[in-house]
Amino acid sequence: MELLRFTTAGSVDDGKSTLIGRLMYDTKTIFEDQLDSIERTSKQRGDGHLDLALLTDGLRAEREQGITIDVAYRYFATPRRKFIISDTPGHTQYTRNMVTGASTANLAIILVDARKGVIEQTCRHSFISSLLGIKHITVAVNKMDLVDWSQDRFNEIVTAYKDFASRLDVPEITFIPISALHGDNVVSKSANTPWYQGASLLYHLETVYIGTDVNHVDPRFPVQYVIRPHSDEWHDFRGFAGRVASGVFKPGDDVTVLPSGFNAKVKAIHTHDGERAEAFSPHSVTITLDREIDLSRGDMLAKPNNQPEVGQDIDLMICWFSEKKTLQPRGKYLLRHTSKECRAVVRDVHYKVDVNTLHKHEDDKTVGLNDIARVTLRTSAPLFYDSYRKNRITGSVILVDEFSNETVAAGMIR
Ligand SMILES: Nc1nc2c(ncn2[C@@H]2O[C@H](COP(=O)(O)OP(=O)(O)OP(=O)(O)O)[C@@H](O)[C@H]2O)c(=O)[nH]1
Repeated sequence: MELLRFTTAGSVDDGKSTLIGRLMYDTKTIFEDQLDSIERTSKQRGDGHLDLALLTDGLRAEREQGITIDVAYRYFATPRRKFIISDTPGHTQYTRNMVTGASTANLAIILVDARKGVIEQTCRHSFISSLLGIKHITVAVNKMDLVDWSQDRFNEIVTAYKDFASRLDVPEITFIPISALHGDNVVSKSANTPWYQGASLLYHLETVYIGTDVNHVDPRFPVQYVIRPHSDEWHDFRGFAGRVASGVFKPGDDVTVLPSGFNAKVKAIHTHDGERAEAFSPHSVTITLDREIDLSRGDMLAKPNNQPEVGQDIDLMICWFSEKKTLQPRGKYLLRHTSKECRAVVRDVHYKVDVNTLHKHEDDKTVGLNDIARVTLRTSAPLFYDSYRKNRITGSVILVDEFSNETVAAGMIR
């Protein structure tokens, strides 16, 4: 069954927890005992309704206790698709969490309170979604019950959002008027919005086309491990294990080995349950070649007529993750890129982006926790990379502090 990963974003009290709770409740993902406990708590508090936000209060509880919050993942399924929601807190101080949650998502639900309309947070969350290569944004205009289901109000918000989003790089944006509290247009279409012709939110999540989100065009296979069994039966075997980053590999395909540039043909593709006729992302396989070529961890298989960029001067957008240290101009870091690790030195900080207004700041170049900046790095060895736009795997890097081993930044190659 196809899997859709999505992330949810909204500012405080926009109704994110209620919406996630509603999706899980209406798709019967919650267990009886959870339901009993929510009913009890809602009744004790004298709420006239079931408070579905109680279901997803994990993050809030952690926050109140001052525990480090990362990303909470929740799972549910319908007969059409499986879903993984990455739920991250919405404040600016959690930008890095949102970056983490968004980095693997197909879709982002951006919640807008119908009374408040498009606000600073809406823009920030949308910008991060776009930066992280999310191809589908669903703007859920929530609390429509509090604006009398006004079509005019909905249209105003759509116009304001489109105006702002023209500066982003998101191919598909959908707008849905909902009430998370009452369930309107969440799972089924609502009688309160006869003017709305589109699908319910769940139907949209079940059917949005994500077949082309994965790169099946550019074959890239970063080698993680060279397998050379020391047994008599297998003494001729020399396989290259790894995970297909993108594209398709088949026995008989011509491949180019990077960095050496030698060509060979794929002999076979092995997996733990036998040989297979093709491998594509995210398959983990062992590839054998038809001739002896020296290869090691960090090398890459591509195609003779379709090769990644090779270079040591890398231009990227980074999000800074470290609370303890700021980015050091001329600083040295460990860089991890696919299965490769090398050193990198910061050559240049071009500008910092104000995530709320999208303005570029060229004067203030101190890059600290949650900041997003454009930088150039010089690596100690050539990287085989694509732009993040083209390839989320071969286009992303992580920077690690050499001494503390802390992950200090995530980067998207331009
Ligand atoms: N009238 C109305 N109230 C809603 C709707 N959705 C959520 N609410 C209410 O809005 C308040 C905030 O909802 P939450 O789901 O807790 O909001 P949140 O965005 O998760 O809030 P944080 O976790 O603090 O970021 C609660 O009192 C909800 O009952 C809606 O569609 N209509």
